[in-house]
Amino acid sequence: MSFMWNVVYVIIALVIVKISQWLWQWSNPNCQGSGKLPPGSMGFPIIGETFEFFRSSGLLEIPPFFQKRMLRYGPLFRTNILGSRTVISTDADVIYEIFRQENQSFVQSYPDIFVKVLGKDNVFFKKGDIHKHIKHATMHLIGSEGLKRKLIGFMNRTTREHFKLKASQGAFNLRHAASDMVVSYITPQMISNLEPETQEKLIDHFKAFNIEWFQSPFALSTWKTVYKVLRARKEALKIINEALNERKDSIEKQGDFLDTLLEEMKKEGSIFYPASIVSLLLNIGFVSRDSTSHATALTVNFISKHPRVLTELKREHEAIVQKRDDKEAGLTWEEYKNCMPFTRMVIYESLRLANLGTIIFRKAVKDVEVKGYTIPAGWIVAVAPSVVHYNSKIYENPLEFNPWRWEGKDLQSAGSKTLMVFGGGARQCIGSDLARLHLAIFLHHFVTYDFSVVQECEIYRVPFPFFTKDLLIKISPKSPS
Ligand code: HEM
Repeated sequence: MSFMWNVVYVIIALVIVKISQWLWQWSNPNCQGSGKLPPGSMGFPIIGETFEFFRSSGLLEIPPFFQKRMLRYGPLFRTNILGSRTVISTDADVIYEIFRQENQSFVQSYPDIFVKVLGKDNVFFKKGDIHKHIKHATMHLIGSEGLKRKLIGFMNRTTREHFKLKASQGAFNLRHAASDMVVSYITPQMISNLEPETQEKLIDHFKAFNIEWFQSPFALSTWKTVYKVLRARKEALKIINEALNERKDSIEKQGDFLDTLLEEMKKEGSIFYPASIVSLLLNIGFVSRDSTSHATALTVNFISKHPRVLTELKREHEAIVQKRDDKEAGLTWEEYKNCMPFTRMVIYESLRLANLGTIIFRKAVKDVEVKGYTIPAGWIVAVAPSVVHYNSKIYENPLEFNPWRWEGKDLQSAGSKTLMVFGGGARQCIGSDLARLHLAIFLHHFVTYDFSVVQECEIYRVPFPFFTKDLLIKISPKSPS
């Protein structure tokens, strides 16, 4: 009997040793070779520090998850989030270098939930030449040439009509209004010959997509949102697939983006195939609406609290209209490029403070030396340009909305080492031109109205911005001054 007990004790002791060993290895992952890992903590076994990563914070603050660790470990630290060993960087130079080394030392690598929601055929998840090619083709539609040649007139008319309608309707949700505008001009540009009811349905599915699914995996509400988004995705895929199948063998040309992509697909050695075309159209619809409507609501939110900014915007846009021979004509590309320096400053400042691309994920494909530390191959690298945008060493009074800080700076590009709202390097946002033009056209029409805020918005970060109360406003034709 005592022998049996001895065996049991030995087994228990072995299990305890094994678990302790595993726990020790969890907390102290080793860095193969002679390298040194960045400082940090790996958190609890299995869940790591995921809980804390998703803890909510105010819109205009560096999330405490980052703040606490930056204080303790500096701008480069290790952690474990979403089941992955991760190094986080909040340092502008390091982030910029990581973007620059796309496809060399780092490749894009988002948590599984992104792949599930966006689909594996998404341009987001393609690499190397295929990625380059898809990006190039997309520029036909939303690169500056496509915008100038085709989209600007349509965007302008759609925005003007939406505003006219809103002026007769009382209070409205600004984010939803901006979202309606975006889907109304982008959807027919992608597929122009849908039956009106089918187009309405597709637009509704695009509208159901929302980055709010990227929240704590431990909350039931996250999974409810994921389910809603996946259902919308499935329905939207069905509609786009049907449109593609109808169009594939047709000789009639519609001149839309679907035509452009089908022509690309027919070229010898093309990297396009039906599923990748459908996925691209779906994702342009999904992503353009969500990101741009958030940016618009936040921009108006900032402006509504800064009357001096509003006055200056009004002055700039009135001057543009005054100079036109035809006062009813829409905004031209030349006006957009040359006549709205202040609007551009407002857009840059709003994007900086809105900080929509809170965190961006990559994976090290080999051991990489960074500032005296080693990021081991296979580890996730999460960069937080959002922290750079609120850095007081780079921006004086960083939490203040001050468009004048951009005076005299080059504001034509999509970013720089200190402003990475659209990411950077080979994976810089495909829609940055579209998003900025959208904001400019929106403001051009918006400031021709008087407006009042009916409900201020309430937003927090988890870590992406999340609206708990939407901005409700009322607009009316401007009273004569
Ligand atoms: C204010 C609005 C927007 C913001 C702040 C924004 C932000 C970003 C950021 C930070 C990235 C880089 C992600 C990474 O490096 O992993 C990105 C990539 C991307 N964005 Fe945007 N975006 C906006 C608007 C748009 C629009 C209008 C579209 C329309 C199609 C779009 C489509 C994409 C796509 C497809 C990528 C992936 C590019 C690639 O992997 O090469 N975005 N965006």
